[in-house]
This record gives sequence, structure tokens and C-alpha cells, in this order.
Amino acid sequence: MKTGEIWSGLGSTFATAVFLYTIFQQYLPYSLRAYVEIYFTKLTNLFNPNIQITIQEFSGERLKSNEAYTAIKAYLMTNSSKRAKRLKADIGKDNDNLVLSMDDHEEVTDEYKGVELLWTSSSSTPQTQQLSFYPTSDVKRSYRLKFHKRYRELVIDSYLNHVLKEGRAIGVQKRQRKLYTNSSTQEWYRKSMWSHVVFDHPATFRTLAMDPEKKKEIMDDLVKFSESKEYYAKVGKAWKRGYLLYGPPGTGKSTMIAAMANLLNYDVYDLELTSVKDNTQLRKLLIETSDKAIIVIEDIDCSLDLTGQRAEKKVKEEETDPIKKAKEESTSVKESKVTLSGLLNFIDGLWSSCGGERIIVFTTNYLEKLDPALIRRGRMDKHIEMSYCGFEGFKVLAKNYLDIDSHVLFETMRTLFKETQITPADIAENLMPKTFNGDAETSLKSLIQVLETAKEEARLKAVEEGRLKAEDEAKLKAEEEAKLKAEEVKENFAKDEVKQDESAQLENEGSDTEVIA
Ligand SMILES: Nc1ncnc2c1ncn2[C@@H]1O[C@H](COP(=O)(O)OP(=O)(O)OP(=O)(O)O)[C@@H](O)[C@H]1O
Ligand SMILES: [Mg+2]
Repeated sequence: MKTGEIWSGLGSTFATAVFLYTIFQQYLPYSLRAYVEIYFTKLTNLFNPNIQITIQEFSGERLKSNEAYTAIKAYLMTNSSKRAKRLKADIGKDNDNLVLSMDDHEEVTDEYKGVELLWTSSSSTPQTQQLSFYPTSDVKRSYRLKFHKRYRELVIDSYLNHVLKEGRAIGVQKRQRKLYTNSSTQEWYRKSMWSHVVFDHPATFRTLAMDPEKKKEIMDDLVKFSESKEYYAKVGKAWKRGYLLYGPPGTGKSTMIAAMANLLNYDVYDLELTSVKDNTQLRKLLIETSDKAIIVIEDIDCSLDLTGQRAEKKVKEEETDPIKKAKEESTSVKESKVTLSGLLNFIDGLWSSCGGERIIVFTTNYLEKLDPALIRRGRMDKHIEMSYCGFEGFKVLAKNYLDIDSHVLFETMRTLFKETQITPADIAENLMPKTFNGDAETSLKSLIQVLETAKEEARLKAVEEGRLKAEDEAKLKAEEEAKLKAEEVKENFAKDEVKQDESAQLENEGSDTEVIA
């Protein structure tokens, strides 16, 4: 046969195939088409010696991220960067390197115990535009593993476990920690419950200003917790620990949370309770958190009326922080129905069913406002008071900000710290050099000034408070004296009245006798 004839034969076969396919797609009823497809697949399977396993990026109806997909992605990263031709680059751990992974619709082969396995990455965009208020435009990604059916047992019993184990280990190593925050419930249809950014907070326990002994105790507690998987399993307790951080604003509660995350290499979930509609959604949020997580509820006293009597929030006169004020006001506006018992279930109930280690941290400025049930030991295992800065704390800040361990002015400051109440945030602000060539001594002198002013203000405040107290006492005393006097007058008046009645009666009796006589 001539080449021209071959080509024309091929062309007409191709044209017929396209024609038949169009007829099949357009004119065959859907049910019939489905049947044809099923039987066609069965037919091809008869001749196809390969088995195929697909792992989707998301599983479940709520687009829950599939852990197996993440592990496989990490596993294939090392492999694909060596063998694949089309790669994707993403920013890696600590933001200082690029991590390569295989691009969509790319293939790589892997070898396991002498067997060759083929991995393909694919992605598809949903073609049917759903008629929905919140259209989903997410690309669906998946990995596909192909291997000869004679290796079925090897792959299912051993290779897949190997991939998961290796992938998880690589994932932990290359893990870019994340800071999650819960999306408002109205947005759950469009995006996942938690949105995240890379967690890159520089705070560590080394830079945290607090009593060194207390700091060591907290660090030991955290490390012990993270290494106690077997212990928790042995005693039959869920692997979780609750920390309550309390103290005045600017004493380092949020900074301590960042230091905890950096120490343990955990993700941080910053839970904004006021955007959670009800208890059910609170539970859903918890299920969606990963292992190795610190779940944080900041300013718990403002987030909810935990006594159960919600509604009208009095804007407290003493509350001057505008953010907290706004938070308090928004609570009543958004009508979140999360209750105290819902929150207790959030802490206790679900821990038991979640496998990995989790830490929950509450922060508050007003410990006394919290319901005792919420912070009892066992729920909040460790209560940590973050208080005003002492000399030891100051030394840490001086090292951080001025890079000095000692100075002649330190002795003056030691005495001043005993006499003043100043937050680490205020000290940090004053230690920051105000100009590029500002030296340590200038900063220290300006801080001494601030401390002396604070001391003087505290003295004046104490004097004023004493004066007000004395005034109140004098007022109270005067009121009591006036009251006693009034009672005395009343008593005398009553006595006079009795006397007058008696003399009138005697007079009456006298005149009656005269008449009779
Ligand atoms: N103990 C501390 N050690 C080091 N820096 C601190 C400490 N406390 C406060 N700071 C500094 O002050 C700033 C504010 O502190 P932070 O936000 O942690 O206070 P907070 O206790 O969470 O306050 P709030 O109750 O208002 O939330 C931090 O950015 C940090 O620079
Ligand atoms: Mg804070």
C-alpha cells in the first residue's frame, strides 16, 4: 500500500471516530451513555494489566484537606525534583529557599523493592457552573498511582505505608508553620473554615522578659507535654494541655503564645469566638484543626458572656483599649450563640476523639471575670500570671534591645523596678533607640526618667486615693452622726408628745371632777 493511501485511510478512520464520538456525546441519552461507559471500561480492564489508585487533595463533603495527599506530595517532592521535567516552585521553610514539586499533569516513576511505579499528578476544573450564591471555582487536584496488577499486594500492604511514613517525616522536616484564623461562618461555602498565613513570629522564650525560674518551669512543662505521647496513652488521658495566661495589657501574653509555638514547632489557630455562630460550628472548627496545634482564644472575657447572660454589654468605663471595646460591642451585634457549656465541650468533649497533641490557650486581662468551671484544673491545667516587669525581666529586654548584660545604671534601675509597676511593653518601647546613632546609655537614661515619672505618678495616685478614702470616711462619719442626731431629736419629740398627752389627760380628769362636785 502506498503512503498516500495509508494516510487517507487513517484520516477517514479518524473522521469516523470523531463523528461517532460526537453522536455518542450529544444524542445518546445520559443513562444509556453511562451504561456504554461502564461496559467499555470493563472491556478495557480485561486487557489492561495495570491497577490505578487515585488520591484526591480534598476529601469529605466539607472540603477537608486529605492528609494522605499532603504526605504523598511531600514524598514525591524529593523524587520529582530529580526526575520530573515540569516543576512547580513554592517558598519553603523560613522563607529562604524554594521547594520544588511536580507540576499538574506530570509523571514521575518511583522504585520500590525493584518494582517500578508510576505517579501522575492531575488537576481538573469543574465544568458545570453550579447555580449557587457562592460558586466554587476550586481546582480539584489529585495524584494517581499506576502499577502492574501482579504487584497489588506489595503496593497495598507495604509500599503505600512506606510512602505515607516517609511523606509525613519529610512534611515535618520541611513544614512551614501556619497561623490560622477562622473565617466568618457566612464564608464557609466559599473557602475553608480556617484561612492561614505563614507563621513567622520572631518571639522565643529567650527574648521573653519574665522571671527566669518561672520561664524555665513553663518551658519544661511544654517540652514534657510534647514528648509524653506514651504517658498520656498509658493513663488514658487525651493528649492535650490547657494554659491560661492572665495579666494586665502589654505583659506579653500574646508574645508568650508565639514563643510556645516556636519552641514546640506547632501551628497556631487563633480562634475568634465572636465570628462563630453556635456550638455546632465551634465543634466543626475544632475537628478541622491539625495535630501539633496551639488553639488560642484571646481575651476570653470579651469574646463571650460566659455567665450565660449575654445580650446588652455595658461598655465599661475602665476599658480604654479601643480594640477590646470594639470586640465587646461586636459580640452583641453578631449574636453569637456559643455558650459556656459549648465552650466546655469544645475543650473536653472532642479532645478525646482527636488523636494528635493539642494545646489550648486562653488569655484574659481579668481573671476574676471568668467562670470557675472554665478554668478549673484539668481544663486549664496551668495558670500563668504575666505581670509587671521586674529587674530580671528588664535585663532580658536590655539584652534584646541594647545588647548589654550590665551597666553602671543597672543598680539605680534595680531599686526603681521594686517601686514601680511598668509593663514589659512600655519598657520595650522606651528601649528602642530613637535615632540610628542612639546609644545604650541614652536609652537607659530615658527609661530611668520614665520609671521615675511612673513612680511619682503612682505616689500621687496613692496620695489622691488616700485623700478620697479619708473624704469618704469623713462623709460616712458625718452621715452617721447626722443620722444619730436625727434619731435623738425624733426620740425627744416623741417623749415630749407623750408628756403633753399625759398632762392634757390630767387636766381633763380635773375638770370632770369639778363638774361632778
Ligand atoms: N514579657 C515580654 N517580653 C518581651 N517583650 C514583651 C513582653 N511583654 C510585652 N512585650 C512587648 O510588648 C508588645 C506587646 O505585648 P503583647 O501583645 O504580648 O501583650 P499582651 O499581654 O498580649 O497584651 P494584651 O492583653 O493587650 O493583649 C510585644 O510586641 C512585645 O514586643
Ligand atoms: Mg495579647
